[in-house]
Amino acid sequence: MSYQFITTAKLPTRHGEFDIHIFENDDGQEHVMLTVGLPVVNQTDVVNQADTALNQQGAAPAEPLIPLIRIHSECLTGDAFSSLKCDCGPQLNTAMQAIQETGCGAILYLRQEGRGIGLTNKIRAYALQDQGHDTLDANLMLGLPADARVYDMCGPMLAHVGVDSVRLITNNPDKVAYLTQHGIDVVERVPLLVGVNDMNAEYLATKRDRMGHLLDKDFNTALHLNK
Ligand SMILES: Nc1nc2c(ncn2[C@@H]2O[C@H](COP(=O)(O)OP(=O)(O)OP(=O)(O)O)[C@@H](O)[C@H]2O)c(=O)[nH]1
Ligand SMILES: [Zn+2]
Repeated sequence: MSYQFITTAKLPTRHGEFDIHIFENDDGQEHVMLTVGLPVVNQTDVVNQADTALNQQGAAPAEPLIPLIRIHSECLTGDAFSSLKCDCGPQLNTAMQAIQETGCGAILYLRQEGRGIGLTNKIRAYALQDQGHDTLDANLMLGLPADARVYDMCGPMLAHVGVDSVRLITNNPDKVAYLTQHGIDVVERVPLLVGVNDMNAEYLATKRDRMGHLLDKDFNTALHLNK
């Protein structure tokens, strides 16, 4: 699959102003990247993005700033409708805020709804969860993979802004492994635990216990975003 940059514009948000970039794959599926302090470069350019961002503010960096990156898969119910069944909405908002505060980073918003099974199937899986099945078994009972996502769009999207080393906001080891195996240096994994509630604690426990997510045994401690 190849990915093509299509267009960009400014996007003011309640967290601050981002540049929004649209990419499209061969099937016309759109992916979105929000950036701060990461000017577009030619892919062959070796400009140090962090230096550029700081120099624009008139400060000389003591050492290169590694961009803070969040790879976030689409969750219509959580991101747009404030669903309490997952942690997606709070994770997205916290990551946007943290990236604004560092002044150098990006959200890669991947259109892989429902861990890649699509919205309709995710809602079918929710119906099975209403009957007591967990998030992993519900996918399997539908004859679908537990996680059908791919991350091959991340390399071209990051290359568009000259990023080849990152501080990655995630609890999901698959994301770290994919980037590392594809030439992106994950210098730090930044854990993110926000938005835990009575309705999603079991979902998070399933991700921790059955899907390898790096969540502390006791959700209440330790793994909050360390900016
Ligand atoms: N199939 C299915 N998908 C879900 C369910 N709950 C949330 N999702 C999807 O799970 C995905 C979560 O994406 P992310 O937050 O980027 O990734 P993650 O694997 O949780 O890893 P983190 O980086 O630690 O947040 C989104 O695509 C959601 O739509 C569920 O019960 N079933
Ligand atoms: Zn969600």
